[in-house]
Amino acid sequence: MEWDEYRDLIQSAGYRYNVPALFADADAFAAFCEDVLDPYDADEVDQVAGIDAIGFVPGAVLAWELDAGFVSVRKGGKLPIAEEHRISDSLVDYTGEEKTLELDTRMVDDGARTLLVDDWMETASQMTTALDLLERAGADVVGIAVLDVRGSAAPAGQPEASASGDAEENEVPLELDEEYGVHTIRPWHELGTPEREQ
Ligand SMILES: O=P(O)(O)OC[C@H]1O[C@H](OP(=O)(O)OP(=O)(O)O)[C@H](O)[C@@H]1O
Repeated sequence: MEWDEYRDLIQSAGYRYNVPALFADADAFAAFCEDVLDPYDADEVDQVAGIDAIGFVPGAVLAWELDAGFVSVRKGGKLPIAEEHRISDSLVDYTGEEKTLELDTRMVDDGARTLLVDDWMETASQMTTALDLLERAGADVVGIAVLDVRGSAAPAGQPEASASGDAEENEVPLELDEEYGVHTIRPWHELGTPEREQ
């Protein structure tokens, strides 16, 4: 499906994109899953990780399709587990507000080839924080799957520059693209096993 079609489906009257509207459309949801899965084979991914909350929707589907386990990266305060098993980090995302992401380290198999999934990213703050938590827990992140709205026109009603800063500050750190196979191809970056220095 073309980016324009995705963009029309996720437009909103608010301050953020409305990706769940895309998921409600059966054809668009199927196209979305096919687009993002296309570069990957089940034998390349051990686990799929999704970011709370809407990232759980595509994350669960991709995990099923790849015959992989699903790892949930939770918003702060949601993990009812002992402190010793929990790692967390704070971030400031497109809203300009501080949030926390948490991970149960027992969910990540050491060295598990992990595909990190979310519904959309604008500043990539949540993505980079989830990525760091997964790596701290021992994951080998082999790709990032996300609807990439960096540099897009803002949703209706949203200023062009997000609450978190101006357009320049919203550029996703280049190392994320280079190391984890994120490309600015819309609607979905292509996934790929990153080339790592040995
Ligand atoms: O690129 P960023 O600036 O990090 O913003 C993108 C993130 O923000 C949204 O999540 P949010 O926490 O708003 O809510 P939801 O998933 O619970 O809807 C979205 O799902 C991404 O996780």
